[in-house]
Amino acid sequence: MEIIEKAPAKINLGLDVLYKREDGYHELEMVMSSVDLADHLSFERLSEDKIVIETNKAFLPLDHHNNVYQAASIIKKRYGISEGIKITIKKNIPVAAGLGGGSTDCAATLRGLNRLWELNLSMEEMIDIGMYVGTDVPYCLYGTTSFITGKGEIVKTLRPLPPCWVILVKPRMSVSTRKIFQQVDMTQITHPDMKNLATRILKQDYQGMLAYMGNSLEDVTIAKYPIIQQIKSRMMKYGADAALMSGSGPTVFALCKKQSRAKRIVNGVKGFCDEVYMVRTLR
Ligand SMILES: C[C@@](CO)(OP(=O)(O)O)[C@H](O)COP(=O)(O)OP(=O)(O)OC[C@H]1O[C@@H](n2ccc(N)nc2=O)[C@H](O)[C@@H]1O
Ligand SMILES: Nc1ncnc2c1ncn2[C@@H]1O[C@H](COP(=O)(O)OP(=O)(O)O)[C@@H](O)[C@H]1O
Repeated sequence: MEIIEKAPAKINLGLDVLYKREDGYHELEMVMSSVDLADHLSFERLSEDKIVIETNKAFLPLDHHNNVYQAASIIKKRYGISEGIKITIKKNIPVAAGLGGGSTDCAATLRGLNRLWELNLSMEEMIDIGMYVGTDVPYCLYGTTSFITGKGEIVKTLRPLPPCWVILVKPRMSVSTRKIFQQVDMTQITHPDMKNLATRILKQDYQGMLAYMGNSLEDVTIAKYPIIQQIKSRMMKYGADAALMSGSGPTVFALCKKQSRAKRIVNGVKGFCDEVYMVRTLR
């Protein structure tokens, strides 16, 4: 029997870095949502006790450096599973892009193996495992528009975003989340108002939501890669309702209600950047 799981990309409509914690991580307040751009994972039992990862992207690690491998390995050890597993990842989400690709694949693996091996794991147990792999995994396990606090482990679901088009633009470089957090100067960064952003989404107030979108990490990543600012300006010029960097970057997303405008934005940024996606909000 083969099990299939879809792993959607996330965007950060808001990200505020509150302070640096004693464990070295940063205390965050975030609003995240998922979009209709996804990896597809399939799970097949193996009689031999091993974890085999296959993927369409040659540069992805296939060993314990892969988030999917890590999730499978923790589950096998924790629940004493002696049979093996082959996991095939059809990767569609750009990598090291601020779109949570590794975390969503990990979450899909936890869901998939929970079903395949009939483990009956609770959300709490899956979150506990997920936090060993990546701080965005808890959000990805829920996958619905949420207000997230702590390091990323406290997830409160909001309401689906008001429907709109999302244009994702990924410039060529890859960004290391760890390096961006290392460069945060707590005396310099901005603090977007995440509570008001969450309230606007709960009220389905699209204009209000746009006004409160913001990302503390944006200036840090833009200082290294000014092209992010150029992409934002271009998207606004072509009619975006708002444009913001997602996570630690470098992907920039624009929101827009009208399909004709969304197409205009896509045409305006193509040629400037090769990786452009026009998708819908998911839930
Ligand atoms: C910034 C965010 C926002 O959604 O996303 P991305 O840009 O990576 O997509 C996340 O918080 C990233 O989550 P994730 O990609 O799972 O990162 P992790 O592997 O957990 O962390 C990578 C590194 O970032 C730093 N880190 C991460 C989370 C956090 N609350 N404080 C931190 O300081 C730590 O140095 C950690 O070693
Ligand atoms: N299944 C996976 N998909 C994507 N990246 C992965 C995966 N497993 C491990 N990685 C590694 O995780 C790092 C961050 O990638 P990704 O999760 O796509 O970025 P981000 O956290 O910015 O969204 C990359 O260096 C990549 O090699």
